[in-house]
Amino acid sequence: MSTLEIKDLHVSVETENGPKEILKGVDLTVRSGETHAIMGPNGSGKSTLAYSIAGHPKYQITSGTVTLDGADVLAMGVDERAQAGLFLAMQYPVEVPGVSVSNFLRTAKTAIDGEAPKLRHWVKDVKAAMGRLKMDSTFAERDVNAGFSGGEKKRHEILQMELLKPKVAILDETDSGLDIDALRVVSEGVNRAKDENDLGVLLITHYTRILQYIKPDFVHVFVDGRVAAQGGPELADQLEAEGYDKYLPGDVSEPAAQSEPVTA
Ligand SMILES: Nc1ncnc2c1ncn2[C@@H]1O[C@H](COP(=O)(O)OP(=O)(O)OP(=O)(O)O)[C@@H](O)[C@H]1O
Repeated sequence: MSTLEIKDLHVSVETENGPKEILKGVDLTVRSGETHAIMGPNGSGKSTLAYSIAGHPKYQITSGTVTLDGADVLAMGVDERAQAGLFLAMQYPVEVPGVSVSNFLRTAKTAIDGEAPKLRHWVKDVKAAMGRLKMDSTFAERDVNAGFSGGEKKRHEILQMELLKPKVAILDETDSGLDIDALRVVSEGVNRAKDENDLGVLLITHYTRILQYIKPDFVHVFVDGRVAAQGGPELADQLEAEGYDKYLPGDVSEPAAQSEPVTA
């Protein structure tokens, strides 16, 4: 049983005019087996939260804490965060020309486990995972993300997640750019990791469609660097129908709902 706990997290970025606060006090707890969907308007800070947890140097943590099973995540390097069991599926996966997918995956697995996987088992595991994600085996010899389509890049993120077996995965708009079939296979990959490894999931999305495949236990509405409201899956449907207007700052006519989250 693992717990990722974010408490009163404040994060700034450096701009031409000095530091700008993006996250303004985020509280969120993700436990093994739970799926938390984060929805919110463009620019509200969802990716900032994802990158801050993963350790991107652009984001300065000005106060607050992030712990994984009690260990101080913010004191860890990026590689140590991955070794501790955190995984980020990026919104815009980067291309790494000159490094093949198979090399990348094996190097990452070795770094995370502290020892190289046995070659015969590893090759079998990679093949099986690629098959489940409907990725042609020729991808293994291609350079990481180089020339991949948007959807192929997202499948490659989930392939990493399946093989590296994290405790908590942050999926930053993994559904964006996926066709209908890809959305299904990617969602199946996430659900498999939940079933087999008791994965905790922080799922950042703009669309309710993926939530039909990956059922959220909690939905959080993210506005202006904070969780403005939280609830169960019904909150996603409400957002789809009504939009974010009532949660936006400046609208005092209807305060943000603060319904209790459903239990997992
Ligand atoms: N260097 C910077 N200078 C000024 N503002 C910045 C800088 N870097 C990030 N921001 C701002 O931080 C805010 C949060 O961005 P972030 O990408 O976290 O939002 P998001 O909720 O993930 O948006 P989207 O849904 O569009 O992906 C945005 O308004 C963005 O413009």
